[in-house]
This record gives sequence, C-alpha cells and structure tokens, in this order.
Amino acid sequence: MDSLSLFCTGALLAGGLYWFVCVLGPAEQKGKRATDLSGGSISAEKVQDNYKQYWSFFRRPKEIEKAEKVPDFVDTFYNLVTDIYEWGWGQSFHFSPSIPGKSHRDATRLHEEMAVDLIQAKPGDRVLDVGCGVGGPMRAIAAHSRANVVGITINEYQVNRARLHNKKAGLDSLCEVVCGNFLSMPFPDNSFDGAYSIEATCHAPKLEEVYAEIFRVLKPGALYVSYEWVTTDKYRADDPEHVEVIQGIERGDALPGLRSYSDIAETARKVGFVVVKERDLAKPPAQPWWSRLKMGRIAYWRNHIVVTVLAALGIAPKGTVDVHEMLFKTADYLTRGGDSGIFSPMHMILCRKPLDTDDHAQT
Ligand SMILES: C=C(CC[C@@H](C)[C@H]1CC[C@H]2C3=CC[C@H]4[C@H](C)[C@@H](O)CC[C@]4(C)[C@H]3CC[C@]12C)C(C)C
Ligand SMILES: C[S@@+](CC[C@H](N)C(=O)[O-])C[C@H]1O[C@@H](n2cnc3c(N)ncnc32)[C@H](O)[C@@H]1O
Repeated sequence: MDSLSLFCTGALLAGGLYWFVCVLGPAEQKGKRATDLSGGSISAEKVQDNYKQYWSFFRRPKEIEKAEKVPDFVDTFYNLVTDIYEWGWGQSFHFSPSIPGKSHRDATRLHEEMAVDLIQAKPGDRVLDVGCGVGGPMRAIAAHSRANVVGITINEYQVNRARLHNKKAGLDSLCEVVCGNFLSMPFPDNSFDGAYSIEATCHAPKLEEVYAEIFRVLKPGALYVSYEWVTTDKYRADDPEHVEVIQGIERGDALPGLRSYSDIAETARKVGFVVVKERDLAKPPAQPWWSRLKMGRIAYWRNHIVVTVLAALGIAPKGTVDVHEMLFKTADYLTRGGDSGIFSPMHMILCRKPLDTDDHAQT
C-alpha cells in the first residue's frame, strides 16, 4: 500500500470512529459526549468498586430495610448512571407517554409542563422540585411558568451538572439547585407556593416520610403533584414472572421497594394532604411510554461497543461497562413491565395542603 492510500485509510478510520463515538453516541438533546463519561463524583479508579458495592446492597436484602442507608446507596447509583443517562437519554430522567407525530423531546416537555399547570404555578411563585436530577424538568417548567424553581437532589454531581445547564440555558435567575436529602429538607415550614416530584419519590424507603416533608414546606392552600412509580392492579405477587420483572426494575433503578398504586393516595391523606386528583397517566388513550425504550435497542448495542472500546482505551472508567450492561438489562425489565401493564412510572397524584383544620374535602 502506498503512503497516500495508507493516509486515506487512516483518515477514513479516524473519521468513522469519531462519527461512531461523538456523532452517533450523544443523546437527542446533546449534553454529554461518550468521551466524557465519568463516574460522577467517584474517581475513575473507584467506579468498579462502587458498582460492586451497589450490587452488594441487593445481595443483603436486610440492609434495604435499614432505611437510613438508602440515601447513600441512591447517591452512589446516581454517581454511576448520571453521565450515561445524559448521554443516552437527555437531561430529563423520566418517561412520558409517546405522542404520535411528536418527538421524544416534545413529549417529555409536555409531560413536564402538565405538572406545573396542575399546580397552577404563576410567574414569581416559589416552586419546589423534589429530586431534580440534572434539571431537565426544572428548566422546562421555569421557562413555561416563569415561576422560580428550587430543585433538591441528594447527588452533588447532579447539582453541578444542573447548575451548568441552567446557566447555559440562561435560566439561572429562575432556577436554583440545592444538594440535600428530601427526607429532611433544608427549607423552613410554609415556604413554597407549590411543589412537584417527577419519578423521584420512588427512591424514598418510606413514602410517608418524603410526603410529610413536602407537606411541611408547602404554604397552606398550596398544591403538590407527583408522578409515582407503582405496581398496578394487574400485578400479582404470586406470579413468578411478575415478581422477576418488578425485582429487575428495583435492582436496576436503586429502588428500596416498589409501592402499589393503592398506597399513594392513602399515604398522602395520612400526612394531611387533601387528594384533589389521582390518575395513571400510562393508561389508554395514552400511547406506550416504553416504546422509546424498545426503539432504542439498536442504539444500546452501539453504545455498548462505544463504552467497551472507551473503557479498554482508558478513556471511560473501567466499571462503566458493567453499569451500562446493568442499564441494558433494566431497559428490558421496564419494557416488560410496560408491555404487561403491571408497572407504571406515571401514577399521577395531585394534592393540596389544607388552609386550616376544617378544610378537608376529599375526592
Ligand atoms: C426514574 C428513573 C430513571 C428512568 C429512566 C430515565 C432510565 C431508566 C433506564 C435507563 C436507561 C436504560 C438503558 C440505557 C442504554 C442501555 C444506554 O445505552 C443509554 C441510556 C439508557 C437508555 C438509560 C437511560 C435512562 C433510563 C431510560 C429511576 C432511576 C427511578
Ligand atoms: C430518576 S431521577 C428524576 C430526576 C428528575 N425529576 C427528572 O425527571 O429529570 C430521581 C432523582 O431523585 C433524587 N433523589 C433520590 N433520593 C433522594 C433523596 N433522598 N433526597 C434528594 N434527592 C433524592 C436523585 O438524586 C435524582 O435526582
């Protein structure tokens, strides 16, 4: 081969590799490149150990019952997955029903805007985002409502990512991000005009604790909406396939135990909320939320190759391959949960903090 053909072949290979990793690799809403994948706040050489530690939590189920350990375990999980989520999904870490003729990005935004419309947030209101991730929903909600949104997440790496994105989007004057535990929030009583949580309270070992905290920080009369992860009325605890799917979802998503749909309103009432509305947004006529996961299968294989090559080259931390494989399997459990109808990630509940003790009209 002469030197010109050698040069052309080399250039083609380098260009192809760049295209495979950097162009095909990033998510629909670019935020992370494959070459920037990290273990969040965990140093690269400790990613694999932390992944093993994450799994050992499930091997010793007794530990899951030790509720005080859950926030640390969730924090580790988000150090491991945040970059992969951003790279392969976008800045909003949740599902939404598919909308024919609309992109995933638009469907995601509409699902987020519905939350803030339900709590009737007005410009200038102070609204709480419970478990805010890297702030995809927060930015959509602030831009849509012009309310001031304060987000809280247990994961420091997400706080930094969210602040960076807020600044880039020119929304940092409306969006604030705090690192903290939603089971004991650093906010005074009666200090928010509204609150929402999108697929986040499922990480609380006891739903009652996080609902009670949200109730405490809301002003009397304020509304709170949540999109909850639940097992539906189709779930049968004596069906081994149902159990396998639900346990698969719990293990791949750092959940201390999925709740039944029937527990949600009961818990909200227990802490003092008036339940205004409750509906599973996954039910027909909504189009499947899991179709995006199903359609992504080819991209996951490509991502797997990209991650394996980057880890072998020492560009991505070694444990990234294991984390990616775990997510790959989780996508399958989630799809099976959606297809069989035994699981929903969007059981919506809208609640109001009563104005006084006589204000207890329930629906
Ligand atoms: C609310 C939670 C997270 C929900 C979703 C945002 C994530 C659940 C499963 C994740 C993914 C699965 C497969 C990954 C794929 C193998 C990879 O190549 C690219 C990223 C994935 C698509 C990833 C993206 C985010 C999820 C869909 C839980 C944690 C409470
Ligand atoms: C699946 S993500 C959803 C993020 C965001 N709502 C979104 O839709 O993009 C769940 C979020 O809940 C946060 N979280 C879980 N447990 C928490 C806790 N005890 N305190 C604060 N945040 C927590 C995680 O850090 C993460 O940001």
